[in-house]
Amino acid sequence: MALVDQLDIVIPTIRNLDFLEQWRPFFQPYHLIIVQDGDPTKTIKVPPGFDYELFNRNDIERIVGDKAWCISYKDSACRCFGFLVSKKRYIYTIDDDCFVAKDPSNEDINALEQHIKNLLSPATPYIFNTLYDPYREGADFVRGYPFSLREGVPTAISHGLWLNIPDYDAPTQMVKPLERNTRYVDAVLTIPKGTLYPMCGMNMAFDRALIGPAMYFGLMGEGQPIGRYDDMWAGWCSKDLAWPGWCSKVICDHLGLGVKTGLPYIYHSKASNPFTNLRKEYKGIFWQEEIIPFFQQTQLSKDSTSVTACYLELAEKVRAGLGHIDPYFAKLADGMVAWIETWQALNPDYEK
Ligand SMILES: O=c1ccn([C@@H]2O[C@H](COP(=O)(O)OP(=O)(O)O[C@H]3O[C@@H](CO)[C@H](O)[C@H]3O)[C@@H](O)[C@H]2O)c(=O)[nH]1
Ligand SMILES: [Mn+2]
Repeated sequence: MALVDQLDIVIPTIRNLDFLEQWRPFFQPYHLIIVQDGDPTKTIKVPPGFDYELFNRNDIERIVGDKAWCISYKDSACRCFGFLVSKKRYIYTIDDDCFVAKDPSNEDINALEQHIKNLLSPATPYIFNTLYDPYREGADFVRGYPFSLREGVPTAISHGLWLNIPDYDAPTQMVKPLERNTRYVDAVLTIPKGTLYPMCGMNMAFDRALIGPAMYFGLMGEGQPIGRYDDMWAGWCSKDLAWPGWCSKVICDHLGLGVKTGLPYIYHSKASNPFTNLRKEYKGIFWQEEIIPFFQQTQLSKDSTSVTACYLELAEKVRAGLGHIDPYFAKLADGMVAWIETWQALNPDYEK
């Protein structure tokens, strides 16, 4: 169950990595891929005893070469570089201000163990099971659930949640500065086919073999008109390949893969500055009103049968369907293509 030789932990960072001390009992057996963002001459200290590789911007330029521009700088979107260079089947990605949460019996939550359970059990995107994940111990399919669908589909993404500081956008954070999430909901749900969701990269795991190339976190941060929509982009695209959240959901729906959300929780300790965040997010806040309907109506062709083919098709749809909003979207479409070319160059056996 522990998948020690099959899972890498990817951490984007601009801080120090003291948070790893708390995770030591759970993370020490795994290989860590640390993506150091910002100034490459800065020294990032990793607590002793961890097996890790650390990549800074110079390493990204060296490894990705003339397509390194497709990896964002000064935004947590840089984490997708770690997905590119991993050689493992599964990825868990976590932010450096996330700590071990407690369950209602005050026990430490082993987030990784729950993500692995979510990924290794099927998902049910076609019909909603009212007792939530039917594959969890103590649950099953309810009366009326078609027997023909009870085998489910492979789970590609496990999206975990956050106690303490929730993943709010800047305006919500500004009007509710004191809000803390203390509500522990003991549930794992499959997100239904055709439904997009705001994917957060703070505490999520995915099956790289099933959906890896769709986990591009877009062009964000320095030199770009927006930031902090990295994980949303990936999630939207994955629907049949949504923005990692948007892109990957679009692609999961198209390829018959599942996305689960709910357990496990981590404890998110720090809110980033809402005023700085507002400056980074503000175009995304009104663009998303057009982007989401675009992804909702996006249909990929039957000829796109692999994740890379879906993603390249989606890149052209982004160019044609979102280019009128801002020239940024043509550049983003170029970034999506450059990402896939880089993925293929660094992972020559993928999809073979
Ligand atoms: O320029 C940057 C900024 C941050 N990082 C690293 O990315 C993660 C998340 O950063 P942070 O904790 O500051 O931001 P939050 O607002 O709490 O996080 C949410 O925003 C998302 C979108 O950007 C992110 O995925 C969410 O979880 C930390 O590890 C920072 O060190 C960076 O690499 N470069
Ligand atoms: Mn944070």
